[in-house]
Amino acid sequence: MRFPLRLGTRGSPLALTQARMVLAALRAAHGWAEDAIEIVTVKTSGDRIQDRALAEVGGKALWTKELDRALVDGDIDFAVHSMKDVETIRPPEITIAAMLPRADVRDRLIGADSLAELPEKAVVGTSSPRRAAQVRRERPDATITLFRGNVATRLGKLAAGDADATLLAAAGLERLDQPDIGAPIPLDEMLPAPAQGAVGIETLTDNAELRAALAPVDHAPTSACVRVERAFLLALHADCRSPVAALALVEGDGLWLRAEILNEDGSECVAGETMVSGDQGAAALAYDLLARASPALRSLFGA
Ligand SMILES: NCc1[nH]cc(CCC(=O)O)c1CC(=O)O
Repeated sequence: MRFPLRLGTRGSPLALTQARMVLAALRAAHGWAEDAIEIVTVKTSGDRIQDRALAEVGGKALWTKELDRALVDGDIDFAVHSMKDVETIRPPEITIAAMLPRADVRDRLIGADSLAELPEKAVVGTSSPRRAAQVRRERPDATITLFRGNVATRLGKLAAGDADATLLAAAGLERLDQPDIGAPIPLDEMLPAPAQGAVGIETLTDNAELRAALAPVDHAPTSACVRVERAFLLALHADCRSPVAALALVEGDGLWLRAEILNEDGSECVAGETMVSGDQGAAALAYDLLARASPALRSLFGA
């Protein structure tokens, strides 16, 4: 192996924190010295575009394509991602080789103690079609305003009065040392995005040595759960415009997968849950939800 190993990441405070977590996990697993790994910050188009919804401007590839290129070009050895932001279909030359143990998967509501306690006709800032639909399912009187940018930017917009409330992943707030901001929303009220709370590490598929170096930091239950959540998304042909939630939990020898699809204003929601042992079970749940959806909701998924 050629040291120092280069760990590629986006430059946002959350991304850098996650990269440092991966660096620490790798060093601990291998007993490597402090200078065995260096963090390389890669600027992504997603970081530059702040004023439009992710869904409008090109989706999750905005956060992966520059890191993908750096991997393929040999400028970095590993890439660290929030798994939630990683496209469902990855290029064959890149492999998700490990995931750290998943954090709190819930969303947190900032600005009110619960969705029920939001003021009448509240304005809620989010750019997530899932969060928007789930908020409006509980609170049809609420209106949604577009909130983008990193965690600090969104909290700044809330403080400036651009909205009554906003939603952020508990995992991100925890990692940014702000675990007490807002209140967690129960899973029954707001099922998270597929892969929320998981940090993944990618490397080149054909580099067996680097893949093997990542194996000891892989948290198998997290990888198994995120894998079936991603299989569910794949079967739906969902992208970041699709209001979709999915969460798998280890249960005995299998995985318990809960998922839902919603229309944009949350007035229709089709939910289901089932034990799955792998990708086929996740796909079967996706087809079951689509079969029970109205034609209008099905058409959101091109079905
Ligand atoms: N889309 C941005 C993004 N990607 C991952 C996280 C949080 C960390 C995680 O889910 O692992 C966030 C911020 C948020 O949704 O609040």
